[in-house]
Amino acid sequence: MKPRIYIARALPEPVAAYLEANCECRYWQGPGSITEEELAAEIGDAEGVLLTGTPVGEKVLKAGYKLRVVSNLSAGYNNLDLSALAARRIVATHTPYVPDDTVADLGMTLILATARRVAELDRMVKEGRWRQGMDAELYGLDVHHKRLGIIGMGRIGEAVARRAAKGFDMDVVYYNRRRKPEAEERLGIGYMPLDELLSTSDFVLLLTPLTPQTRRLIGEKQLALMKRSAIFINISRGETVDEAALIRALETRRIAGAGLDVFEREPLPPDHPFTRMDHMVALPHIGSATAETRLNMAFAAARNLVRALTGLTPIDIVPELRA
Ligand SMILES: NC(=O)C1=CN([C@@H]2O[C@H](COP(=O)(O)OP(=O)(O)OC[C@H]3O[C@@H](n4cnc5c(N)ncnc54)[C@H](OP(=O)(O)O)[C@@H]3O)[C@@H](O)[C@H]2O)C=CC1
Ligand SMILES: O=CC(=O)O
Repeated sequence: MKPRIYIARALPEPVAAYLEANCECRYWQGPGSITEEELAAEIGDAEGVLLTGTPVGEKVLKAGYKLRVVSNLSAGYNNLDLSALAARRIVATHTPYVPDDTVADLGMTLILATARRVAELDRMVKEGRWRQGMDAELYGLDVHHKRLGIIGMGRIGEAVARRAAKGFDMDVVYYNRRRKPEAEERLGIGYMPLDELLSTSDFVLLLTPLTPQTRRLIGEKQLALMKRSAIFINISRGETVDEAALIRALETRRIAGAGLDVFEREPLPPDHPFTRMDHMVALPHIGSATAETRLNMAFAAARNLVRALTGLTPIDIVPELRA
């Protein structure tokens, strides 16, 4: 008998076909992303679930009384209550490695877009406000040869560092809890304590996972350490930053700009202060959102689910739940 699974998000057709061939599938039919409450109501006797970002904790696990595997279709897995999963010996997987280059490309996109004011000047041209000549007040900032400080030098951090150091001649420094001497050598990057990184970098890029230790890692104090000319980029999770403090830092020009792919509340409400700021670029959490990478991530998540349900070791068990 095929294992019963619940597919809580849209999937590309070949991935759905692969799952249909291996499992008995039920699908989320509602509009938009499934909420925790909706998942708890839907999960029934499913042994496996494939989802992206929906919280999985006591509520869902109590309802999903037959659940054995949770396959999270994303690299980050802060939506999973790891203790609750561990207590029930439920396997949880994610999709690391696959999106690294794509997310790193987006990191560079935000660095370049904020420094060269791409979104703001695009609006100016299209709204017919382009006048002869170019006022100095519209000049951007150079990216090449500037210092990029990366907080969280993991898989994606290394992919950004490679692009920045080797493609843009940037001086790349990083902060992690553990130093990575091999990566320092290979990529030509340097380690720095967090405060020194913040106070000397021209661009600060946040790329840690969201954990209890990284929640609001960047707040008032950290923003106050940054150069007034510095630009802050966040492609990790919205909650790694104290968003109210970031808004104040941008409103008072304590820092020069920001490029954000992630927010405390997603989608960003239409009246949010960020929507009124020309010196920040906002993207709708699209770090890995290319057709190729999303297809590959979906296949990775589906394979993890099928492997775990058929007694094979899934490739990408989240590190905290590995035996
Ligand atoms: N915007 C988007 O669409 C996407 C966002 N992401 C986000 O990017 C995050 C990182 O992904 P990935 O590079 O694959 O993850 P990795 O686990 O490879 O890297 C995370 C890095 O963060 C460091 N880190 C963890 N905790 C801390 C801490 N308390 N202080 C300082 N550094 C810390 C780790 O080093 P150490 O343990 O030594 O501290 C590690 O080097 C994901 O968790 C996800 O949230 C991922 C994909 C797409
Ligand atoms: O935010 C996306 C992810 O893969 O993590």
